[in-house]
Amino acid sequence: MPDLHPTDIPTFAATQLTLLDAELQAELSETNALLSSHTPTALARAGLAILNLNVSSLRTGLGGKTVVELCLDPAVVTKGEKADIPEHGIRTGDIVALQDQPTGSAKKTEKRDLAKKGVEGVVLRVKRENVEIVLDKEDAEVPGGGKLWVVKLANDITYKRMNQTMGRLQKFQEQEYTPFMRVLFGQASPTPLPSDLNDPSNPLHKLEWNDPSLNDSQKEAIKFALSSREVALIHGPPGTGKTHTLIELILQLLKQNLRLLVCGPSNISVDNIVERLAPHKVPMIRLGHPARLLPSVLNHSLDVLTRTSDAAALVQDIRKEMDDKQASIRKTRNARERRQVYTELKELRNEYRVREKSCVENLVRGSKVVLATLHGAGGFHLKGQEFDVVIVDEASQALEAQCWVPLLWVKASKLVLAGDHLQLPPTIKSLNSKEAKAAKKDAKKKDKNSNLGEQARNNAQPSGKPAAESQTLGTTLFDRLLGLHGPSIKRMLTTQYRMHETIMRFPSDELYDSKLIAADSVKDRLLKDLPYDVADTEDTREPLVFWDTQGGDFLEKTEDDAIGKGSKGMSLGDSKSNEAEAQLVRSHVRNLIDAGVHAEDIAVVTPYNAQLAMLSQMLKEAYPGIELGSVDGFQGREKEAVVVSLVRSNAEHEVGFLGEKRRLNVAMTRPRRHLCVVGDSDTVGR
Ligand SMILES: Nc1ncnc2c1ncn2[C@@H]1O[C@H](COP(=O)(O)OP(=O)(O)OP(=O)(O)O)[C@@H](O)[C@H]1O
Repeated sequence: MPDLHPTDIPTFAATQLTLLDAELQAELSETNALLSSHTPTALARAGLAILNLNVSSLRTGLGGKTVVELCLDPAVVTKGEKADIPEHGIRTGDIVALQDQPTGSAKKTEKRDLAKKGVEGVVLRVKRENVEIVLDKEDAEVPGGGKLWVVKLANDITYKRMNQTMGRLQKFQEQEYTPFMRVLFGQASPTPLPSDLNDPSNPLHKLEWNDPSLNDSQKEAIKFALSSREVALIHGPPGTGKTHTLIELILQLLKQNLRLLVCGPSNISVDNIVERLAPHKVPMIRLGHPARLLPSVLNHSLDVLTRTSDAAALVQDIRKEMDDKQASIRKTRNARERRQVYTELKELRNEYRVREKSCVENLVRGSKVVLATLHGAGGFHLKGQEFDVVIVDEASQALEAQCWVPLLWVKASKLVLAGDHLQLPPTIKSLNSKEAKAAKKDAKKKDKNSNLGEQARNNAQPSGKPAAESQTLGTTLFDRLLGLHGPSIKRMLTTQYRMHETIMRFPSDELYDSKLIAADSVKDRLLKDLPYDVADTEDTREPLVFWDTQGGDFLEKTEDDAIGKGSKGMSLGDSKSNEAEAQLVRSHVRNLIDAGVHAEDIAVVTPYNAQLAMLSQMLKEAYPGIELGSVDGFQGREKEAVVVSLVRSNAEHEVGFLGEKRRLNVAMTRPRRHLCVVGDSDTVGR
């Protein structure tokens, strides 16, 4: 057990508040710079806005909020053609402003102050022919008359909730600290485990497994999580069945009649668990905007249950009445009459809320398992409710402040985190802000004398130092707890079900203490053994290929990576590309395809956007099925064959953010049967 470095909780919370604020400022200034310096047409071209819209209907959604449906203005649709909205990058959950579209000269001259004009809301649903937006303010008047446009704003909702949470943590009085919180801040050690988990006298020894296929490291991790009193980490390297293990853990905890809150940083991480729990007929409820949930989990969603359960009828009646009123507003030209209808709507909305609340409360209280995103767990539905265990999947993808949302707003006494701190942490924007850049520069200078610079650059290394001192936004709760209490609070899953043994070797040796084992079902799978016709060639019988560009004319090039790349066009600053390397990638891909490997089974990943753009141009047309992506975007995914283009090649041995070994780890652990790395060993080797 390492020496504890107790963290002062108010100091910790205050530091988090400062860091979160810097992050929000970075996000706001990036977005505002874009919005104020581009015309609506340019923003639409970059995927950040949709032009020429009309309101097609208004209705009442969950929480009594107004939902506006928008479609293309008939005036801009060519006769006989479909009224599909042109390609755009606005997605469900985005924060947007809905405004009258500036006309003629106003377009250019008007200094747009977007936040103060029109109405704001959250995108509820995006379809080909329409977009739905839930308005923030219930009495907001929807702009009308002429054409409208929708523009994406900076998303500050998640920050607000993290801020509230850290603000609350800061104000906690010493006597309010629970034993559980004290452990999370290193003010106490976790309660020692009862006895050897595998000892026959331990009741867990006789555990009956629902899933007989669990491997030993998975069983060990479950027993460990069941017997830990305050906190348990389940460390799941790539392909080791982290979620598989959590499902069994949830079933075991339910057998003990415990109530569980299960969270993840993203909707998809939560839905994944709902889908896999569903066959076990677990009484569960999924909180969250229905539009953001997978169709397969909707039957467990609170929204659907408030419509279909018996208690829901009363809510339905009033919802109908509100919808009728909404519709009548649009027909009324007389301002006084409109005001009258708004007043009536307000009363109806209050009544609606009361009924909905009691219906929802009954449903939530009656569920043994509640599932929500970390953010969603901070909603009013769960405030003050008691849970025996909070489980967080993909915990190393979540900011620490995010993890505290469920932990502070519900009453919980035990936490299980599942994740892999050796893959990439959540993206941090303030890393690229002016202030952060200055700090990094400074750190680089000092770097010559010590290795502290490495830490500053990566912004997220678990360091084992007292938390507040080394605190950064990128330090996840998973990292910090490991630093505080050491490896005794975690169990690692060691059998991986994804990679050929040879592909696994390097990451296993470099990052996982050589502990990974390839399952028999995968350890010698090659491309030539794919269940369709693949020729036996020197590439398809080889699991690992390295194309070394050292010493050749393969130098990298720096490119401007600014606005203009559709939905992802927000990235500013430089990017790198390497044309000769891209040609090698193309030739390798061609060899695989010529041998019979399906394009759909191949992915090409690279850390640089400029390289991605170049590779798309070279490959997309010839092989439409091939998947191209950034390393960061490919985390959590897998493919039969993966080609990694490292890009960096220079005399100075600069590797930029390739130096982040977690990024390299993610890139190299995506393939099942074949990994090809193209890079300059002289630059990257160091
Ligand atoms: N004990 C097991 N026996 C056989 N297959 C398993 C076992 N555990 C996991 N798997 C398989 O391994 C794969 C990865 O498992 P799962 O999807 O649970 O992992 P994950 O945690 O979601 O992903 P990752 O491990 O990559 O983070 C799945 O195909 C799953 O069926």
